[in-house]
Amino acid sequence: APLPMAISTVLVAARAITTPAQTYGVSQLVEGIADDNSNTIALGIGIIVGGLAVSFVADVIGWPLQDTAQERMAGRVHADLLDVTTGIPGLTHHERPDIADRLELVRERAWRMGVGAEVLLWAFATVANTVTVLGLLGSVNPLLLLLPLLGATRIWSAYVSSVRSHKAYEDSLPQERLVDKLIDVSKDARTGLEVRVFGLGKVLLDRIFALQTERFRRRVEAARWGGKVDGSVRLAFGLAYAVAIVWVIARARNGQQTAGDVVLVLLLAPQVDQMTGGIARNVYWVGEVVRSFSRYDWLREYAKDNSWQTSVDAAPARLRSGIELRNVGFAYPGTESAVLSDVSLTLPAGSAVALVGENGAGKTTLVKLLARMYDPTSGRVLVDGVDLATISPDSWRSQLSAGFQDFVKFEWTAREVVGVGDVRRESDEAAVRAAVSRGDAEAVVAGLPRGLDTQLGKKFTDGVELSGGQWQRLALARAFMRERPLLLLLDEPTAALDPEAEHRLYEQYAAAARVAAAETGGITVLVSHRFSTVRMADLIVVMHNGRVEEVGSHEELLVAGGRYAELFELQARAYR
Ligand SMILES: Nc1ncnc2c1ncn2[C@@H]1O[C@H](COP(=O)(O)OP(=O)(O)OP(=O)(O)O)[C@@H](O)[C@H]1O
Repeated sequence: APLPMAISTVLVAARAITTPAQTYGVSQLVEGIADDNSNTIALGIGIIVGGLAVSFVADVIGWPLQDTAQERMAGRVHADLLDVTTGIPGLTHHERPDIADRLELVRERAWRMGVGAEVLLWAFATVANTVTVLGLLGSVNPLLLLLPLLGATRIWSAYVSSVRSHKAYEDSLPQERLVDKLIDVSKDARTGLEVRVFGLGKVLLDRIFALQTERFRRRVEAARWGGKVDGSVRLAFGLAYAVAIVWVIARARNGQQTAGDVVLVLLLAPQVDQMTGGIARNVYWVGEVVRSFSRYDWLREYAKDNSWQTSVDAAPARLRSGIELRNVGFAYPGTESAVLSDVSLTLPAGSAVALVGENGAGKTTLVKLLARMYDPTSGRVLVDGVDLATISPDSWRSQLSAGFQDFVKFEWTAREVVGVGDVRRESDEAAVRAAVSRGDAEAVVAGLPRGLDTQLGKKFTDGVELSGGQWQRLALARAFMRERPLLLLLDEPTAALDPEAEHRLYEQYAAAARVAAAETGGITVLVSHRFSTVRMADLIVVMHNGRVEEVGSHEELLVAGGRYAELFELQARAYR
């Protein structure tokens, strides 16, 4: 916002010198009356009225301009932050607590960059104000310049107490975040049911209260400390100033100074006090702004280092041989323990592959590696023999589609909820309807008051809330928006559906997928705990403790009589 900033700078400077200038005007007025000099009286009145006019203009034009400039800058900073963070292709920055914490700090403090220009304006105003005040004091008597020198201790005391109070504030930030999260839990409609069933209301309140008390204790302690230090220095400075005033009055009585000088020194007292405090605040805030920018700089560097810049190859348009995992090992960022160990596996082009295994076996982790949310810690993922690490993440993801068990309930219109599965065709009615049909969500849409244009989610006045299964069908339809992905990842996206509905859906889907797979060699990877679905897959991969234990078709694995046969028999018996 260059123009508003330029005008603001001029106005801020004008406003900064107005108060001391008016003080000078008053002293001239008094002197003029004492000497019965109309010119001096006119000068005094002129300066006072001129000062009022400048303040008026600066207030009327200056504040709105400064607000506009500040909002524009803060908006720009926030947009830029979002751009930088969402541009990081991997998920590591969400996983590592040290990085997540720093990111949170950058986000929380983003507004400080937005006010950066304003802080500089303050600093500029303080300098202008200081020069004017010093000039006026010196004009009365150069000895009076010792006062601001003494004021240096006040700058120090104001600085250390603001550092201390900001440190207390910063130290209590983790508690503040926790309090915010606990408040969210206690008021969110989604958690309301369990909070009531388990009688957690009181527990939450007690925790919030305890955290708040601790938070306030730290801040009050810092404020008390600052009050004592800053208060004592201010008192000492006040006493010194009082001595100076007595000295100027005595000199005036001796005819060595004028009455105007006395008025000037008297009226300058609060301004000198303000000036010293202002300098301290400025030093602190300029430091804060610089720190915020350096954190931001760190984030940009981090984003650059983690942008997988060397991955520039285009993803293939079709798969010929398939995807191979070669001795893949993986530990989540910031952790030591291997979640996947020595996984070697070939997913042939055009096949439907099911991943099975107990909770925590590593199925979802494998799915995430295939979508390249992370790179393997060891080993490689090869797409038609090409290392996935060399393929541009955007290009690879444009060839993927996915549905997850913990899918996102986007509270948009039903059309958008499905359509964003392929943003390029979001407004293509036929494409959205086809995806709805593939996701077996036609009945859900038919039941909505305004069909695809119905706003979903209870937060909106006319929003419609859906059941878990209904939301899931729409999420599945979203996964089916891309008609011919090279890799479709379905990680228990039907867990909220009944087994029969899931079975029917996959049967339909498998028939359509075979036709598409013949053209593009696309692979479907399905994670499910239901063997009625799993058995339809061409290849079943049984995972156990982060390793691949068995691989084969349903029939082969039954004959082998291993873990799969055992688990299948258990589930089949339960249904008999
Ligand atoms: N973000 C994460 N950070 C650290 N460890 C994780 C993370 N996500 C999963 N894990 C660990 O990785 C292991 C495998 O988890 P994964 O989600 O891949 O299992 P899964 O086979 O999909 O299980 P389920 O059937 O319960 O969905 C688990 O032991 C889990 O604790």
